[in-house]
Amino acid sequence: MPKQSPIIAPSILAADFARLGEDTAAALAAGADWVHFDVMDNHYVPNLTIGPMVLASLRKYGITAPIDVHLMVKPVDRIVPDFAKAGASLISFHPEASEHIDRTLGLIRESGCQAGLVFNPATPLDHLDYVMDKLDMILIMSVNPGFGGQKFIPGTLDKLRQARERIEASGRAIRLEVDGGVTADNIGAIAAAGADTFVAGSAIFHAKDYAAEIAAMRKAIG
Ligand SMILES: O=C(CO)[C@@H](O)[C@H](O)COP(=O)(O)O
Repeated sequence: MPKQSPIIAPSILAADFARLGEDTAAALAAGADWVHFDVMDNHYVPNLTIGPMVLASLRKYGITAPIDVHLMVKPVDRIVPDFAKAGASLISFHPEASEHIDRTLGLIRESGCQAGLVFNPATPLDHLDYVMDKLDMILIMSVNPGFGGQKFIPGTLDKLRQARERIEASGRAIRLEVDGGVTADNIGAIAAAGADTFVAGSAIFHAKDYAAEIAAMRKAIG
């Protein structure tokens, strides 16, 4: 299965929440492909962010690009239908946060969304063993979840290679996403390790020129 075309997904955690619609639209106009939507519950992770109502507002504002929802919440299942109704395209969750991983993946797909499983830096990939056929994306965290603006953990590169091998062996078109500390300086090495979907918050939203930053990332991906 050849690697899929690169996707750049700005994490709106680093956007200006007072003008979220405008800032999200600006990142897309600057060349981003998806919107990465970080949901934190002050329980599974020690931070509190945004939920389905904010996602619905982005859709109402006119954001039509795929919205990639990263759930850092526990429990997972009861919030899935609300995100699907609000307009999520893809919903990912952490195996530690779900009592029944297979059931949660089924619930996401039945709700009409694509499904992803997220791996923290110290979470082994073994959770993939019996669910590859139900996955549209694997998300490898390159920082511990909860906050933007952290430094990329270098050991992630090895984990990306291992995840890429599993995807190749499955023969399925599963995206391999990376999230945390991604910049134009390290994105080349991250792509070489096997990622095809790149989340970047601070690097894009804290840049003076979003388009220049995204272009630099695409150039480094090659
Ligand atoms: O999910 C998370 C953090 O938990 C990420 O999406 C970060 O928000 C990425 O931000 P940067 O490291 O790119 O600033």
